Amino acid sequence: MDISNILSTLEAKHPGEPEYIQAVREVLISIEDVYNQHPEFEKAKIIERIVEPDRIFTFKVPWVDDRGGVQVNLGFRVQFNNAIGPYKGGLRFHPSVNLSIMKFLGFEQTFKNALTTLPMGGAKGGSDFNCKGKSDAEIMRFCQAFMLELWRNIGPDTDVPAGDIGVGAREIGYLYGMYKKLARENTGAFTGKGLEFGGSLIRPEATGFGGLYFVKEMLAKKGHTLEGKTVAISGFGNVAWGAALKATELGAKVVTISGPDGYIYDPEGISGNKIDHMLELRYSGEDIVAPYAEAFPNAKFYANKRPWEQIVDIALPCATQNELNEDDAKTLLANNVLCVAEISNMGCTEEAIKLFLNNQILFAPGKAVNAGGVATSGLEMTQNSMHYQWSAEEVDQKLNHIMKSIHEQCVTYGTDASGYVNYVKGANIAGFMKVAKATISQGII
Ligand SMILES: NC(=O)c1ccc[n+]([C@@H]2O[C@H](COP(=O)([O-])OP(=O)(O)OC[C@H]3O[C@@H](n4cnc5c(N)ncnc54)[C@H](O)[C@@H]3O)[C@@H](O)[C@H]2O)c1
Repeated sequence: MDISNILSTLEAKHPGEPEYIQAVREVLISIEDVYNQHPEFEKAKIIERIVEPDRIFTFKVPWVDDRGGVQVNLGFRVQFNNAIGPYKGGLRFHPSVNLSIMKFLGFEQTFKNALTTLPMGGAKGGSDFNCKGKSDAEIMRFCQAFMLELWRNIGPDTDVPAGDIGVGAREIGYLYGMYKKLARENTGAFTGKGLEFGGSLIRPEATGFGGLYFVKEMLAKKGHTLEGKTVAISGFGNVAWGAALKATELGAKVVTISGPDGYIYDPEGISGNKIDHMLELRYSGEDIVAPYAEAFPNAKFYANKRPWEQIVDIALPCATQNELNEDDAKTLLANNVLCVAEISNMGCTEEAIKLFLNNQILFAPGKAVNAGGVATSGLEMTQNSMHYQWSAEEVDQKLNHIMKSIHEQCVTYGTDASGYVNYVKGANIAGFMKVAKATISQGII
């Protein structure tokens, strides 16, 4: 495999898509050795077929704001790969959303979903809609306008969207409500639904919970536990919330959360009613974390800074892509960080990851660590098709089992001769092998 040739061809075909190219490069570097041992992959042009999405929908979303003004946003759905199951992946509403970000997320989702052991293909979608400062009525009108266009292209056995940044339980409710009205069916065409209408218990917490189950496995392999460890979390959204809850439950102390305005350091630990306060901040729609320090005066707010400058045992990016860079990695390493696990997608830059791997610390990528979210979405799909609901304990147990299995796959494919587990390589190879084999079995389509 000639990686630089593949990447330069891709860059020429898709100029101005750096996140997508970054995601493809990372996977190709990891799988190169394994790929070269399988001439049948090259013969079937597996790489060329896997790096391009199956299809992309882009559409305009016109809607009316509370003042009667007409607004126009862009909508996307990238159906990346359905070799192993229906397209599956979240919707992101954020001003930074563009085609490159949608494609990088859809590409990553394909391998992540393969790792979950469940039959799900990869997709991603969203809009450059800015939720910040919007009224509830505006959010509803936007979601309805978005779905008016998207509904024809999704369905319980074709493509099943879910939430992501800016799309939580409220937005899923509005999106699914409109879908149901237009499609005249009440099927599990969305996951992350409310508990009253087909949602799965534990789904809201699943990404953060699963992330911590994975971290627990990583630590156990080195003879550590979460008990008494200090944890830096970024973000204060859905994922950060679930991660903070489970980290605290497993005996660790979460000392930071963050937002686009800066970060909070709370030496007493962010637990109990403080975690509830995070939720309130998120639902305020203001997207700032500073008010936490007013509510809890022992905490300190650091404006325009990132939490990675604090001395902690474990760092968990939970906000957005490339939120931990090379300088942050150097600081964490200088402070003897034990484990860094991305719960956000592409939380660390390529340079930061290189540093973590070269220093052989425990580091794991988002596609393995945060796969518990989509895995539980898969469990929601199963419950919907059975017209049944499992108890929270049943779902949590299945989630824990899936995270252990993902960890085992990473160890199997990522352990080098010295015994160091390169989780990036392990996750990429395990996900790739499954998608590649399924693609070959189904012929040239
Ligand atoms: N929700 C899920 O089930 C799920 C599953 C897998 C992966 N993820 C990933 O986890 C991450 C967080 O998702 P979420 O569902 O918690 O979203 P969310 O909207 O609930 O929270 C996002 C958080 O990130 C912060 N943030 C966003 N952009 C930022 C920026 N530029 N600088 C600083 N902070 C910023 C926001 O303030 C917010 O606290 C994303 O990378 C998402 O793709 C989410």
